[in-house]
Amino acid sequence: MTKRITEISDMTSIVNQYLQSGQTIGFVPTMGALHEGHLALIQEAKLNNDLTVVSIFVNPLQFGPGEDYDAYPRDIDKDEVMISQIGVDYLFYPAAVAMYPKQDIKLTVGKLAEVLEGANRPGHFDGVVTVVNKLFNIVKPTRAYFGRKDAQQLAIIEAMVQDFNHDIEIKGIDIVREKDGLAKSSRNVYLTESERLEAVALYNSLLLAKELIDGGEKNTAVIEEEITRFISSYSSGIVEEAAIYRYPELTKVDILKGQCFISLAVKFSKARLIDNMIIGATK
Ligand SMILES: Nc1ncnc2c1ncn2[C@@H]1O[C@H](COP(=O)(O)OP(=O)(O)OP(=O)(O)O)[C@@H](O)[C@H]1O
Ligand SMILES: CC(C)(CO)[C@@H](O)C(=O)[O-]
Ligand code: BAL
Repeated sequence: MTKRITEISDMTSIVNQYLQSGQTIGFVPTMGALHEGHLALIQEAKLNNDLTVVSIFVNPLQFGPGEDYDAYPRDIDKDEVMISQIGVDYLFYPAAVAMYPKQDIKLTVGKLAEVLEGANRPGHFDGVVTVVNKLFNIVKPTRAYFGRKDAQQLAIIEAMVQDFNHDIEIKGIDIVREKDGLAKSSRNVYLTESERLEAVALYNSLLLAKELIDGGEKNTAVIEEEITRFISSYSSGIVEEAAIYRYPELTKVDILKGQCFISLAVKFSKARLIDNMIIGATK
C-alpha cells in the first residue's frame, strides 16, 4: 500500500534511510489528476528502481495570473487509489505553505524559456525549475521521470540538472495517447463533448506533417502552414503555436536538419492543449 507523506522532513528522512542502504529511488513529479500518461512514467520508475516516489503538488509558482490554478483538477483520494493499485511506495503530497514558507527566492530560466510555451506563459518555467529543484532536494532521486508531452519542460529540466550539478538521471517517456490519438492530459476534462472529438486534429496534423517530411518537404514554414490550415479546418481550436524547433536546443530552424520537434498549442473554449512530435535523426 502507498504511504502518503505530507511533511517535507518525513519525506527526507525516509529517502535517507533507503539511500543509506544503497537502494535506488525512482521519482515521478506530477500535479495529480492522474491518468495513463502518468502511469507510464510510474511503471518505468517501478521497473528500474528499488523505491518509487510520486509527488502530487499543484505548484502555484508555475501558473500565471488568469491561468487555471484554482480550477486545476484535483482528486487526491482517487489518485492515491490509482497509485496504490500499481504498487507505488510513497506519495509525497506537501502543502503549498510548506513548500513556499517565504516565497522569496526562485530560479530563472534563460533562453530555453524565451520560446514556445515559455513565451506564451511568462515565468512558467521559472516556477517549474524552482519546484523541481526543491523536490529533487527533498526526494533525492536516483532517476526522475518526465513525459515527452511536455517536451520543452523535459529539455529545460535536463539543462537544469546539468547547470545545478544534480546527480540524477533524467528519463524521458513517450507520449501516451487516447485511442483516437489525442495526447492524454489532465486538462482534457476542460473540453466540451464536441471539442473532444475535434481535438484529434492536433495529432492528425502531426501525422500530416510527418507525411510531408517523409515525402521530402524540408521547408519548416511550409509544414507549419499546412499544420495550421489542417487544425483550423477540422476544429474550432485557435492555433496559438505550430512551430518547428531544433530539439533539445530549442532554436528555430528554417530548413529541417538533425533532430527537431514540431510543437503545437491550440486553444479551445476552456482548454489549451499542447502536443508535439520529435522528428529527424537523434544526434
Ligand atoms: N500523455 C502523456 N504521456 C506521457 N507523459 C505525460 C502525459 N501527460 C502528462 N505526462 C507527464 O506527466 C508528468 C506530470 O504532468 P502533469 O501532472 O502536468 O499532467 P498533465 O496531464 O501534463 O497535465 P496538464 O493537463 O497540466 O498538462 C509530466 O512529466 C508530463 O509530461
Ligand atoms: C514537473 C511538474 C510536476 C512541476 O510542477 C509539472 O510541471 C508537471 O506536472 O509537468
Ligand atoms: N504539464 C505541464 C504543467 C503545466 O502546464 O503547468
